[in-house]
Amino acid sequence: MTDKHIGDLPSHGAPSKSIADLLQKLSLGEELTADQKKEMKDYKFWKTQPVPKLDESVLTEGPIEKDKKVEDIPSEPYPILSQFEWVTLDLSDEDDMDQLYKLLYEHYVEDHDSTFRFAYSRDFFNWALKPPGWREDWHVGVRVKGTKRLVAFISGVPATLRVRDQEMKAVEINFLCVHKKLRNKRLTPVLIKEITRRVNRCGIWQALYTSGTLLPSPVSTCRYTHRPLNWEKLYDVGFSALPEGVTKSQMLSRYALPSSTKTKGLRKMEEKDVEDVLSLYSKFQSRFDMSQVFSKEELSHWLLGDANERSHADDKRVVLTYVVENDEGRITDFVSFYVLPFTVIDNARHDKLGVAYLYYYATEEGLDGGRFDPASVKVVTKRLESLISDALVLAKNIGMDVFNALTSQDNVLFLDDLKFGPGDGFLNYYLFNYKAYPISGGVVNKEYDMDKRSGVGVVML
Ligand SMILES: CCCCCCCCCCCCCC(=O)SCCNC(=O)CCNC(=O)[C@H](O)C(C)(C)COP(=O)(O)OP(=O)(O)OC[C@H]1O[C@@H](n2cnc3c(N)ncnc32)[C@H](O)[C@@H]1OP(=O)(O)O
Repeated sequence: MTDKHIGDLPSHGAPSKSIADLLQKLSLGEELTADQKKEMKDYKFWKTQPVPKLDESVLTEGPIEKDKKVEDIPSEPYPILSQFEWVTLDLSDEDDMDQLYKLLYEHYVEDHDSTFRFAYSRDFFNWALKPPGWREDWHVGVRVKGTKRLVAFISGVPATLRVRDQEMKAVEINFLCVHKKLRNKRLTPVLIKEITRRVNRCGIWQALYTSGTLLPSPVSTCRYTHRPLNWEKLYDVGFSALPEGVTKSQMLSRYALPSSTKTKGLRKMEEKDVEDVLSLYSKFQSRFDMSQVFSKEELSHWLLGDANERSHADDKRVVLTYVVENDEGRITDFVSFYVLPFTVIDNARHDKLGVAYLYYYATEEGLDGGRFDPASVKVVTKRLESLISDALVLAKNIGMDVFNALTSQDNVLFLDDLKFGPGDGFLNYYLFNYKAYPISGGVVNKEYDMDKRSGVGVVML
């Protein structure tokens, strides 16, 4: 790694190398060294796909393959080696759900020393994989024929994307995973071709996906940042070290948070708020180059979850959303985060670590002056600082130990002030079968890009 200690901020006493490492793994972020960088010709699979070449300068935006027709897409699954078979997972079936859980639990994160694992839950999968319009045949698995054991998975969910002024029906691809024993056997291209076929059969030709791995060719790259909420616990489990010359109590006071929120009128979002939140969301997101266009049903799903999710106590939820209602009863702001804890293995004191991820937010304050008007920037910054610091308090109060955010949306406006430390991990955003001019990821030369900020509005799980 070129900049191995980028996650250390000894001068601030911010996250140590080990927590940066941990969180990088959690986010699947990856930093490439020069000798890891492949050339386009070496991407044996990706060079055959409708994606921009590495370093290609995009001259016009739009689809790469334009004239594809559903009737030309094979109706039969893509051929697979004879010892394997395709399976469509039925997530309402306990067995299928357990197999997916097990595959991702054991194989999704590269964890060489087995100290932690994603603690995925049924609720998380139901939220992430069953938004309005979801299709079972986009939950694609590969099984060993003989044993019926699930050894690979890829999923897609429907989404309407906007890239600058173009809206498109698309899918978001996620949870690609191949069993560790079957790595480097070219199963990934087969999974991607099969899900492409299944999506194309529905007349959808574009996709959005993210990865820490460098592939041809990112439309944007954001950086991960991490805000310790419970520094002592992170320290206890060995993920956070004490920077030289700093005492434990200095670290504790650095990351101390008030016990209650301070924004007047802040409350949990309810179904009755959906319309107001949608209009605020849409207005706020229109400022970004790439965002997801939500219907009311989609917004309700992504911010409130399904009926089962809504019945849970706060500390059992996978997504939490809060609104600010002013004295006239108008919704002026909202903020949300989702929760994906992980299991700590072989630690005497703790077996779970709570990890929250900043999700969508918006404020109506400072929106009218334009995104880069200095006076408006000041107003938005101030408002977001108090909104997001309330989110930190809320997350801490339901047992979260660390709060992650990317440099996307308007996050760089508040990251430093709210004591998020930059991590080692970077996340690349990719569009399939669509060329777009580069979109700012909120970082230049690894530093926060305070001038351009990020054009990425969409948040991928
Ligand atoms: C219109 C509809 C379109 C729908 C499809 C849109 C595209 C969706 C694309 C998928 C979006 C997924 C979004 C997420 O979920 S990103 C999360 C990915 N998952 C993990 O990191 C979990 C742990 N890792 C694994 O399970 C395996 O290492 C994976 C499965 C990642 C690779 O397994 P393995 O190491 O055994 O490799 P192989 O021998 O089978 O195959 C080698 C080929 O695969 C290319 N490769 C490696 N990693 C990735 C990657 N993350 N995205 C795309 N391609 C990747 C690689 O460059 C090479 O191609 P080429 O270099 O020769 O060209």
